[in-house]
Amino acid sequence: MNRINPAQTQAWQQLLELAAQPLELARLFAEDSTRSRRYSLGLGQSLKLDYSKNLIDDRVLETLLMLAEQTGLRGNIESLFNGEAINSTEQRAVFHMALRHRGDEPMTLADGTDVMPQVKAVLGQMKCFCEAVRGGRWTGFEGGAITDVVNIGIGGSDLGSYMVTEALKPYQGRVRVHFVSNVDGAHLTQTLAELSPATTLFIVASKTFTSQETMTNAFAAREWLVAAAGHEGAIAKHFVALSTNSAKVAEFGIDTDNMFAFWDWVGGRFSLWSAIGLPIALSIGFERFEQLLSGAWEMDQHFRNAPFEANMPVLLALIGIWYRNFLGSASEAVLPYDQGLHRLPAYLQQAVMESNGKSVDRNGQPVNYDTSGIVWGESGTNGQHSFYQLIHQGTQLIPCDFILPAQSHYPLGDQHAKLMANCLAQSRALAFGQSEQELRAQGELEALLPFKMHKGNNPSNTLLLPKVTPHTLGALLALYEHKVFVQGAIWNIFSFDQWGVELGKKQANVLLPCLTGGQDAAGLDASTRALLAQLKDWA
Ligand SMILES: O=P(O)(O)OC[C@H]1O[C@](O)(CO)[C@@H](O)[C@@H]1O
Repeated sequence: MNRINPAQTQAWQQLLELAAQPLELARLFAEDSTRSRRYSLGLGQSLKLDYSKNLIDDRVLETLLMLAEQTGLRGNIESLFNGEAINSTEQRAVFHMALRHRGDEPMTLADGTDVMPQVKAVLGQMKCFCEAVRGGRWTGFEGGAITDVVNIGIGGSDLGSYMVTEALKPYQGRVRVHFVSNVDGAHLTQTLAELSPATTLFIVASKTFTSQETMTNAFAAREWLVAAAGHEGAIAKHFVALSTNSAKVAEFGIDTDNMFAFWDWVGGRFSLWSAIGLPIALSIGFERFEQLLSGAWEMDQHFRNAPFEANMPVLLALIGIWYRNFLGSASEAVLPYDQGLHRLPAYLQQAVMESNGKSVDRNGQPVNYDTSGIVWGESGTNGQHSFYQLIHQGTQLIPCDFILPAQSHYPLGDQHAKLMANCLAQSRALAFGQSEQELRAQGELEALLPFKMHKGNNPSNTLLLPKVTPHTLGALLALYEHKVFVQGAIWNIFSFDQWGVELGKKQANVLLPCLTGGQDAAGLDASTRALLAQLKDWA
């Protein structure tokens, strides 16, 4: 990987100069009738990106593309696809593209290992398992078919498969899939309250098989099952594991024949394409799971081969960098106009912020520029009636990604037309606003003009999909994954570790005995001691 400080490139300096010359969307559109055509891009019949409503012109775009070249992005993409150990602090490759590789060619790590035989073997295992469970041949301790699957996992072992299962609910088969992640007992208790132990299958999804939340919930689920079955022999029929850690899986009591493996070159937040995607396959069927992989693969090909000026992940990443590092935006909103995608913002929060929320560069030096901003969002028109006011007329620059399918899975009257009209209206209003003259022409009261005036010039991307299908969703998710990669590469940070979250995990283990046992809190800070005392008092 190149280790170039982006702020020391010539392009960076030029972008700083360009940022001092504000651009106005209304003028840019008025002056260039070809803008919408030139600033849009398609990925076959899967996706269309319109990036014309961004505060960019050809000079900005060219300079951003120069930044990509001058920071060595080309070489970094090759290192990624060549299976080099670009997750340097953990000495691991970042090779989740192999999981969705649909061609016959090998996918080789830098040490020469072709990972495809093992990838295909696990896919084969997942296929057989899905067919057995979905076909009713995998039975519970009373001999009945499985009706419900509970995925117990957290972070990357939950967010992706939960989000996709929700998005693809229209394809759901006979088996219902539930997700339990939080260590808050409410999550497991409320989920199990609806279920019958004899027909419930648990998936314990954990790359490390050590996450406190997952293991705590898994042990509680095991107790619930064994109490109902009356014997531990039932575990084999009701628990499977998705993990890289077979020793820990066996220690828990799950037969390793019922373990679906993945590998250390699959990062947690990029793992839905691996065995971690088993709940997705159980919900929608293995064939459709493969279609999800194909969609992501289509995006992988595009990312690796398209020139930067026509490369969707590269363009989205560069435009994001423009706002973050040069126009001062602190956050970006993801706004899917599709109810099924309601967990997409939460999923992207991990993908983006756990990856690029870093302040030390790849040389171990503090960065002297901003890295990831905050990602947030909400689906459909719900956000409009909540936080959009701030995007429209607040004091911050908040670039938005609107995501809109042309067809709905639920053709109810004119509801989808209304949803689409709202989406397009928002990006239009944000971009072009409403001037005082327009308001006056509408007969608005003079006194209200300052409040109703909408300056516009709020940027957005619009991503259209024909429909949210396994294939188009796969392409969309891979688009964001590669955007994250490009931004991390240009910011010269390691995007594939997450050391910051480790400290909190350690501290939780220190504090637990202060709450559950007689552990003395004397060595802790005064605030934590006082909070502990109050909690104990109220317990
Ligand atoms: O799959 P595991 O090992 O339980 O880890 C869960 C999550 O915990 C993290 O390590 C940190 O929160 C994530 O990166 C990961 O997705």
